Order: sequence, then structure tokens, then C-alpha cells
Amino acid sequence: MATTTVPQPEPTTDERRGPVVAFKNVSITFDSGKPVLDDLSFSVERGQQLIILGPAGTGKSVLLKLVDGLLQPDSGSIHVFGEDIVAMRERDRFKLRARIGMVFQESALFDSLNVEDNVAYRLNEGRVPLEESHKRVEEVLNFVALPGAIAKFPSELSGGMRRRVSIARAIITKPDLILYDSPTGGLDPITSTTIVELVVKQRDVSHTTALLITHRLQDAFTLATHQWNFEENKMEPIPNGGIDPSTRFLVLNEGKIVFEGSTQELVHSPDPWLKQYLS
Ligand SMILES: Nc1ncnc2c1ncn2[C@@H]1O[C@H](COP(=O)(O)OP(=O)(O)OP(=O)(O)O)[C@@H](O)[C@H]1O
Repeated sequence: MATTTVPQPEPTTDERRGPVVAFKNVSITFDSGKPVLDDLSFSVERGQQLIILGPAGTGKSVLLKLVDGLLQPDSGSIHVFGEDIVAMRERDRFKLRARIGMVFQESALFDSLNVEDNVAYRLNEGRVPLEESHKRVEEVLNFVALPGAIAKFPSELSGGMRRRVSIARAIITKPDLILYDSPTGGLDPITSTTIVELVVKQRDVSHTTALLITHRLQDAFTLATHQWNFEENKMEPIPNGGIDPSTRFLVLNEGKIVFEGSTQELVHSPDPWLKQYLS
């Protein structure tokens, strides 16, 4: 299969130094006594899109929370943008989190806030002037194709619209890293595809490094094999059976990495467990 090349923006100084995310021998155990993540080591380079797959309860969400510093490992080191997120003070972790956009499972919008206030939440925290914040909310709602929803409340939106708002909230600060926790979870297949389209658009417009959990293999392969068509403003298959070169896969099972590699390596893996999981 052919691959396409995507022009990449210049790296910032800290990112020239190494991976955006690096786990080394990371383990975490909760009350059950059985490790949820057991001695995990992997890294994500700048501009890469790491799709995380694996059966339910294998620690995928825990992994994303570790990247965001919302959980602490029992052992091992985690570096984000070259900084040791485990050792740093909470105040510094808070600053680092400002560079990360998180799309939580089930959208996690504030029900009492309208779309504008949900989307502008981090700008308001950062005391961005109201006029500037309003302009940026309008821009980002246009990007996620929800220009008419600015004054609505989450309860007035469909599941797919809520996911769009959640993505708008994550990207409004132009983050250097986006963490998507099951962005299509619980959505019907057609709505899921519209969200995948949005993730592809964000990837191809901004080249933001991303980690994305999905339970739907179909979505994972759509992400790997599609690109954003800037002329027609829609997602399309990469010509000649091409594969997005920035997409990589990490497959977890029972707290361990059972696969890490490219799309082609994944589909051609001889591993019997993986073959069955993908079938
Ligand atoms: N804060 C916590 N305290 C105690 N146990 C937790 C906590 N967070 C996660 N777990 C447990 O860790 C295990 C892995 O959970 P996690 O949500 O990461 O799985 P997952 O792979 O994302 O699952 P799914 O595919 O169903 O979303 C589960 O058994 C869960 O109950």
C-alpha cells in the first residue's frame, strides 16, 4: 500500500529534544491487587496519532489519565513534552495540562453551562478577555460544524453534537497534545463516522500529536486510511489504498502491550491473539 506525506510544522525547542509522551516501566495497581498497567514502556513522537485498542477494562482510560497527570503510577516514569509529570509539583502539572486537550468519554460537559461557556471554559480560567474568547468560540464552533449551537445547553443537544462541543472545548486552546477517550463511544455508526471525520480534519489541519482510544476497529481503520480534502471540505480515502503515515497503534491486553507499530504491521501481524481480536 502507498503512503502519503503530510507537511509538518516546525517543532518547538522542547519537542526537538524527544518524544511528546514517553512511558518507561509504568505500573499501576488499584484495590484488586492485580496491576491494571504492568511495566508499560512506549513513546509517542511529535505529530504522531497513537490509536489505543484493547478489550474492555485493560487500562486504556487509566493510561490517558496518567498522561494528563490525573492519576499517578506506582512505579516507572512518565515524561510529557520532555518533563517528568510524576515528579513535578501539582502547580506545574496544572500548567502542563494547559497544553493538553482532553476529550473525555461521554463528552463530560457541564450541564449548567451553555455551549459557549463549556467551550470557553479554559479561556475563562486563563482570563482571556470576553470579546476575544467569544470570537474564538465562534471560530472553533465553525470548525466542528456547530455554528448555531452557541447558546444551547448540553441537554438540548444530540449525542453527536455533544461530542463536537467536547472536541471544540479541547482544541480551543490550540493544544500541543490531544487525548481522545473513546470519542465515538455510544454513538450510532453514522454519527460515529462524522466524529471520525472531525478527528481526521483536526489531524490534517493542525498535525497535533494525539492519543486516541477507540472500541470500534472500524473507526480506527477509517482514521488510518482517510485524509481531509481541503478543496471539498470533507474526508476521503487516501488515494491508491494509502495509509496515513502519522498513525500508529498500541494494543493492550491484561495490562500489557501486546502490539505497538504501524497500521501495516498491525494488519499483517502473525500473532494469533491479535488476529482473533481484529477479526
Ligand atoms: N480510579 C480508579 N480506582 C480504582 N480502580 C480503577 C480506577 N480507574 C480505573 N480503575 C479500574 O482499572 C481497570 C481499567 O479501567 P479503564 O477504565 O482504564 O479500562 P478501559 O480499558 O479504558 O476500559 P473500557 O474499554 O471499558 O473503557 C478497571 O478494572 C477499572 O475498574
